Amino acid sequence: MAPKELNFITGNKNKLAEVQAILSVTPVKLQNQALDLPELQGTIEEISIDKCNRAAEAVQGPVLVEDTCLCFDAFGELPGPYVKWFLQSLGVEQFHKLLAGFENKAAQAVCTFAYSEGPGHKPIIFQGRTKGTIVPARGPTNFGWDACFEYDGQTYAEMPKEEKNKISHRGKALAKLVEWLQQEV
Ligand SMILES: O=c1nc[nH]c2c1ncn2[C@H]1C[C@H](O)[C@@H](COP(=O)(O)OP(=O)(O)OP(=O)(O)O)O1
Ligand SMILES: [Mg+2]
Repeated sequence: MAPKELNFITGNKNKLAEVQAILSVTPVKLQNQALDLPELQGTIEEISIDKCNRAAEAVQGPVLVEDTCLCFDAFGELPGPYVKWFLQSLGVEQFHKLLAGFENKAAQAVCTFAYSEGPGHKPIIFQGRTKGTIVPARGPTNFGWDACFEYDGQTYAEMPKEEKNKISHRGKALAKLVEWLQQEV
């Protein structure tokens, strides 16, 4: 059964702001709890499902979680779910140097939402992907690797938020989530 309210478990304020903006034009009610959940190592789907199960256990109720990956074509999908730690160690200004030895700078931003009705229920997955290129940082550096991910001549960081949300990995994943919520009503 599709819910009328979603409890989005994330400690990332920028993610939350985008999700709130994208869902503001829908009837979906959004709540948030910031929990720092341990994240498994594995495939993108395994990580999201495990994160969702842990969140449902932690709050003992229905939850929505999201995991964002950045996959370099030249790296065979890595750093993928581990991008957070690469970004944290290198900083956004140095981030593009990861691909210095490669001609192929193509990357995919992958957003995976997982929804669970509660502990013991199987999570449902909604995924969105956007193809781009890794470039030296341009634009504000306040959200993750936004300044290094170029789409159609602009980095995510250079785009107005509405524009990013229309074409982003997160926007596409939320479109699938919203479609599911509407089908179930
Ligand atoms: O649209 C985005 N544009 C640029 N950077 C982004 C985006 N979305 C996530 N990010 C960054 C945050 C973190 O460095 C990594 C994902 O890690 P991820 O575990 O999904 O996020 P998190 O730990 O910050 O929040 P959460 O509490 O939901 O797990 O990529
Ligand atoms: Mg995380």
